[in-house]
Amino acid sequence: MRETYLSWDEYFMGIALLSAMRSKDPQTQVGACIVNKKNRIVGIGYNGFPRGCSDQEFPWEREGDFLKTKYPYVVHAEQNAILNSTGNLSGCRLYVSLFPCHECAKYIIQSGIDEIIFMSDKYANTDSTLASKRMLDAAGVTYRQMGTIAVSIQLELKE
Ligand SMILES: Nc1nc(=O)n([C@H]2C[C@H](O)[C@@H](COP(=O)(O)O)O2)cc1CO
Ligand SMILES: [Zn+2]
Repeated sequence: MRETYLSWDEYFMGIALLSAMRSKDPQTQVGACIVNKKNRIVGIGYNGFPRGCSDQEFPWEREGDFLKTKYPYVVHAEQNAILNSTGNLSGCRLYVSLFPCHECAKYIIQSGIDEIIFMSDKYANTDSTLASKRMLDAAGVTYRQMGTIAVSIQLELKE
């Protein structure tokens, strides 16, 4: 038996990271993957503008006049994964490359997802993350950080 196969955690985080690569955000690319108790993927997403809101016409700026930044327009990876999901998310877990913000935390809790596996926590000191953790703790949604994973997507195709 091969010893170097991926664990479930590495597999689903790998898929979240691959999804993040679809994001057009020049600053922060985020990917999310929702998995049910049978280890089946039931939702996937990355951060981007809503359907019909063109990447050419909407701004990716971070600073300046609020309406000229990305913040009022962008759909977060977790929101897209929930909205794209196929059914009841009760008891599911969420793999996400960046810790969820306070808005996403509300949707995660209300959808029934009960575990979050995240990679980066680069905004840990912001009010958004503090509010997020406060709600997740109160709601009993657990979260744990995964260290870096070395997933090589190069496959050796043997005859
Ligand atoms: N968990 C998250 N999921 C996300 O999809 N995002 C998105 C929103 C923005 O497009 C980008 C953050 O931009 P910036 O403030 O690092 O330039 O990542 C942000 C967070 C952070 O809480
Ligand atoms: Zn969010």
